[in-house]
Amino acid sequence: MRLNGEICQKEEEDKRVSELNNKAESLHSMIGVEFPQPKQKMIVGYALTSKKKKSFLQPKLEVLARDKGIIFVAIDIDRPLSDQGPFDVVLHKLLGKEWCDVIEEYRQNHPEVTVLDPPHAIERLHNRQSMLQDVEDLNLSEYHGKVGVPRQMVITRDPLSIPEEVTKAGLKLPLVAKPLLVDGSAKSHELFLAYDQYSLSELEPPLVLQEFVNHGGVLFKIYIVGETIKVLRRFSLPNVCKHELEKVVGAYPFPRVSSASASADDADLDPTIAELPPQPLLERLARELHHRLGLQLFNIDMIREHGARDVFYVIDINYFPGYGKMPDYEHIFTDFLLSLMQSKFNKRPVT
Ligand SMILES: Nc1ncnc2c1ncn2[C@@H]1O[C@H](COP(=O)(O)OP(=O)(O)OP(=O)(O)O)[C@@H](O)[C@H]1O
Ligand SMILES: O=P(O)(O)O[C@H]1[C@H](OP(=O)(O)O)[C@@H](OP(=O)(O)O)[C@@H](O)[C@@H](O)[C@@H]1OP(=O)(O)O
Ligand SMILES: [Mg+2]
Ligand SMILES: [Mg+2]
Repeated sequence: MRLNGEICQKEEEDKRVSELNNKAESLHSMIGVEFPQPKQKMIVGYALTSKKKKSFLQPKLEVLARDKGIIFVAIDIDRPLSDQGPFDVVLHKLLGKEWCDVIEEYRQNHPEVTVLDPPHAIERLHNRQSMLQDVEDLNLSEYHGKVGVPRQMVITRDPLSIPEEVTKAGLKLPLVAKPLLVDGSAKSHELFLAYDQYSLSELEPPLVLQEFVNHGGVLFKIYIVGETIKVLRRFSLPNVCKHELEKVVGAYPFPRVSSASASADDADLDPTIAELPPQPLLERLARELHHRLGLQLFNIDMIREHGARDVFYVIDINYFPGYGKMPDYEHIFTDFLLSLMQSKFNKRPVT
């Protein structure tokens, strides 16, 4: 209901805008005076979980967007997408093959609509091995730092073989065990810290086993919105010292400490740990991944190796992350949406 109401409203408003534009043009030609042009409306359809809608579509975003002529409209996933709209932009974060097919078909049939982002590009982030492959290929040594991926291996079956596989691969303990597939479920975020390789046999493949890198308990979340980047500090897991490693056995689940909205930006931290990564490095990393992944909306979790000023590791990349936790996200996001319209306008065929 709401959807239809808003679409009718858009058609009426567009008609009114066009009439006003015509009047302004004829007045202009009669008396030579320039009138400010009424703003065109931009319609952004969104298909998000209710959790995401709540955290992303905050009133401060909707209000600012409306002031800038941007209207958010909920997509009804039970109705054909082509019957809805017309949309200028579609934002989506839903799971499942069915939705992927719907959105892919819509993209093919509606090249005039900007779909954020293409499902095949998002898909790479749903697997903890493929998500980091582009980082492995980067060489950013010219940009004041080194960015790598912790050594890791994938275990797809037979948990009993893990101790031997780990030894064979020469992975150093402790290891972080992460579910291979990231499907948005709580289970896909259930991680374990394993102090010895034998305890890993109790875990359920498919898994990624990743070397734990001491980083002083601070993590950098690099949020990307198109060409814009913003980096925030978050609390993370503390270092594991040699003594602890010798003493402790077992694999222990740990909470989603770095996903909590509590920022480490105001905490009294050791500056050698908390210093933000160099801006040229962040910019280059974000730009490269933006292009290589073919995504506009994602964030990168990066840590600095403890005791090394310029050695960094990317440990996670997330699609359409919690932008609501980013200060000023409403300005960044609305400017981004307007820039999409602008570039579409610039690319239109000249008549
Ligand atoms: N290799 C590692 N070395 C050190 N700490 C790590 C490593 N991998 C993960 N961590 C810690 O565990 C946290 C969760 O790991 P990760 O970000 O991979 O999981 P996630 O479930 O994808 O998290 P998110 O909520 O960001 O999607 C990290 O934010 C960091 O605190
Ligand atoms: O919980 P928030 O909304 O803030 O956002 C989190 C988001 O959950 P949501 O998409 O369901 O909202 C997660 O997505 P899934 O991997 O589970 O799909 C993942 O992207 C986290 O990294 C985000 O936290 P952030 O990295 O920004 O701290
Ligand atoms: Mg993470
Ligand atoms: Mg993640």
